[in-house]
Amino acid sequence: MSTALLTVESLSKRFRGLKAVSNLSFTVPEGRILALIGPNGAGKTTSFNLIAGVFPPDEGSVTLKGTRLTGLKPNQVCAAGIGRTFQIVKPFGHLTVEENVMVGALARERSVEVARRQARALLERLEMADAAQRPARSLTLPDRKRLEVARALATRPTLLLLDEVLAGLRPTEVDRMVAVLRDLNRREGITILMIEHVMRAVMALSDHVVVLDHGEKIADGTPPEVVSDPRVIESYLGAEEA
Ligand SMILES: Nc1ncnc2c1ncn2[C@@H]1O[C@H](COP(=O)(O)OP(=O)(O)OP(=O)(O)O)[C@@H](O)[C@H]1O
Repeated sequence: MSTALLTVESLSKRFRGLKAVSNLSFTVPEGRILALIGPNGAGKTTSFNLIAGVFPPDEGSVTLKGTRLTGLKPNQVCAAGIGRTFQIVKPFGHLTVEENVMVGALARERSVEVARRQARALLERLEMADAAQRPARSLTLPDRKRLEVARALATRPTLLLLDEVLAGLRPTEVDRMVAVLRDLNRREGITILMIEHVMRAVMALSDHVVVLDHGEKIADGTPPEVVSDPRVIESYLGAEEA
């Protein structure tokens, strides 16, 4: 049995005339991994932004463990327990890798030394300790992606939102990141909501998948259920293979 950690209810967002997200509802059970998939422009990142408080929804609500988040600012959503990564990775390039992670830790921690220790432990965890003193701008793409995850984790989230952290990685790097995410989920109980196009990883990691198309939810089920759903094949998977 699992209780809902995140509940998204009837969320809608329009940009001028365009319905980016339309009447979207789903729940993320505590301790689980849920993937949000769908073609480009389906409304996935907009959904993340609505959850993370980047902009308010036109309609609907977001609650985390029963606490209503709708209308809160991003820093307040972070304080409530949601950490996120961005699709376009944007570390503070002039700061070191360790300092970048400290920025996340200082969202909760006043002591710089404690924040530094937390950052080091996280970098160790993500197998990036060797790069700790390098400027973030010198990192390769896979390392930047891992730094994004470390920065988000440093805010000590109960729910981690991952926006395409596997995009652009080679298969071996994907496998490495999948192992890290699985470990965070299984060993530390971090609940994960991830936007992902790499279907191999979606199949390997997620307990549940929500499929969006044109802002609407078109399927919601286990990975095997959604990949055999004719609507999903037609709108997304078929197109991906083409
Ligand atoms: N700030 C904005 N202003 C106007 N239109 C926007 C804005 N953000 C997103 N849109 C539009 O809303 C729709 C949904 O975009 P969104 O980025 O949420 O899709 P997505 O599923 O994340 O796509 P991708 O897989 O390409 O990242 C698109 O048509 C997009 O052009």
